[in-house]
Amino acid sequence: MIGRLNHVALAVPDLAAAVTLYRDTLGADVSAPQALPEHGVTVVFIDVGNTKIELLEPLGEGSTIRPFLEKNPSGGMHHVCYEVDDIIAARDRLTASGARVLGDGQPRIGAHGKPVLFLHPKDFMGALIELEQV
Ligand SMILES: CC[C@@H](C(=O)O)C(=O)SCCNC(=O)CCNC(=O)[C@H](O)C(C)(C)COP(=O)(O)OP(=O)(O)OC[C@H]1O[C@@H](n2cnc3c(N)ncnc32)[C@H](O)[C@@H]1OP(=O)(O)O
Ligand SMILES: [Co+2]
Repeated sequence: MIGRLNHVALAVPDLAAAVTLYRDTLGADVSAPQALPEHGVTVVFIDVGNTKIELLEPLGEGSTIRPFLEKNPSGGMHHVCYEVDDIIAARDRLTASGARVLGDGQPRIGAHGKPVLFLHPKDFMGALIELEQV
């Protein structure tokens, strides 16, 4: 059911500092920041050839990544995103197998303009999973 690794997301406390580190120290090509208030984050993407790195900074008081950064103040690996062909079929299959789909279970439009869903980290060995329909 899952396909390619679309991105690995890192939550960071200071996006500008993270961009400087990736661009100037690691020599990466970093996209312009994109504010996504409906997801409570500001993001940049870094194309590393075989996948992308997503850097996430909290946006707004209710941002879902604030509790993560409280537990990991210097930042850390937040989620992995796998591509799926049919996100509704994937959701229904996962729900039937007992996995918890986060939120109201309805896909939302993610940073790439495509539908995304999240799966509870406790159901996947401690790793938060995002699914993106491609
Ligand atoms: C930009 C759009 C999009 C894209 O297109 O790429 C994005 O990537 S948006 C990214 C941000 N959005 C989300 O993460 C949405 C889904 N996330 C959530 O709903 C919540 O973050 C969460 C996963 C339910 C966690 O919320 P929290 O308030 O921290 O809940 P709990 O305190 O109940 O945590 C339960 C348990 O899970 C541990 N945890 C939390 N986050 C992670 C994580 N990222 N990876 C692994 N584990 C995580 C948390 O520590 C708790 O564990 P215990 O302490 O052992 O109880
Ligand atoms: Co993501």
